[in-house]
Amino acid sequence: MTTMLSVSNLSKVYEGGFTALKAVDLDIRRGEIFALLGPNGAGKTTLISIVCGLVNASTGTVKVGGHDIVTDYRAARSLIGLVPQELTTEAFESVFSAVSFTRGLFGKPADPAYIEKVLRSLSLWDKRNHKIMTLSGGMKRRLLIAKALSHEPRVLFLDEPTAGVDVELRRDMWNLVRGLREDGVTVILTTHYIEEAEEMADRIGVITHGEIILVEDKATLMHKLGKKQLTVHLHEPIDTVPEALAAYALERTDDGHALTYTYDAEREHPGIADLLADLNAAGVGFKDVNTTQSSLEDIFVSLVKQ
Ligand SMILES: Nc1ncnc2c1ncn2[C@@H]1O[C@H](COP(=O)(O)OP(=O)(O)OP(=O)(O)O)[C@@H](O)[C@H]1O
Repeated sequence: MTTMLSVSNLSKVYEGGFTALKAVDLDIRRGEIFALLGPNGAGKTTLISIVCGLVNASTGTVKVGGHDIVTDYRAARSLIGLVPQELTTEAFESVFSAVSFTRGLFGKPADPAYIEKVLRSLSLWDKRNHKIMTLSGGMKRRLLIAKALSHEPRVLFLDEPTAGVDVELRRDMWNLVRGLREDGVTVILTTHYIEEAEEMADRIGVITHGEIILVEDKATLMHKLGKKQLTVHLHEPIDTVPEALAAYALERTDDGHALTYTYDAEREHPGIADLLADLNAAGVGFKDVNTTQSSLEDIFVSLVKQ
């Protein structure tokens, strides 16, 4: 495993004294899709902005592909593509020339065939001669990605890539990101949409109040923290859970028509057979049962609450 991005002891105190990052350590592997998940104001954009050279760190170091982002700025920056949340400039420029121009800013020679490939992959080829100001919001988002890819970066940052985009663009983005990974590009996305992390990421980092509280393989995370729930639908509603069933810590639904039993899916004997037998013994008749597994969202909410 090679490390593509190495963040060490990174802190940011904004003017005015607000601490947005607190001694963050983070290593991102080459070719992985890493989702940085956190609530509003957690410090995600600050972290990305420091790595991309838009904000100065207060302490700590960042290396991209082995290049320090301060002492070896050009080499580090040329490896990075950033898809920001909003497009700000170039209203009168055409799509094709804006993307070609961005490539030039990184000192790369013109490569119209590559720009064409990028525009086609983002369904922007038909719009290549249109002025940016005439594009729809969704197309502007596509353009932001095209610009970020213009210089063939090896690390792509997507800051809240699908906030407010339609289903089609979201699907296109996910396909594009998967394609980039196949080409060995490292992708780091920030999101507060759990669904996005669940769908896309190989690994997940959770950040809150400027601290990374967890970094884990997605599969391991869901495996380790995933709880299962068994819901027992009753023949007759009950007012209270019988004392004999106290050990199961059952929760009664508001209308008393169902009982929920939460258990660890990893335990060999979650006690379901015992529970059903004990329900029978306590005279609680049931007509159906079903199980559900906690989603990444449940896991995230419980982590951030802690
Ligand atoms: N220039 C600044 N000066 C002072 N405080 C700032 C500045 N930029 C950001 N902050 C504060 O730093 C904290 C982290 O902001 P940041 O934008 O990094 O969070 P985020 O995780 O990206 O949030 P969101 O999901 O809302 O984009 C916030 O409390 C924010 O108000």
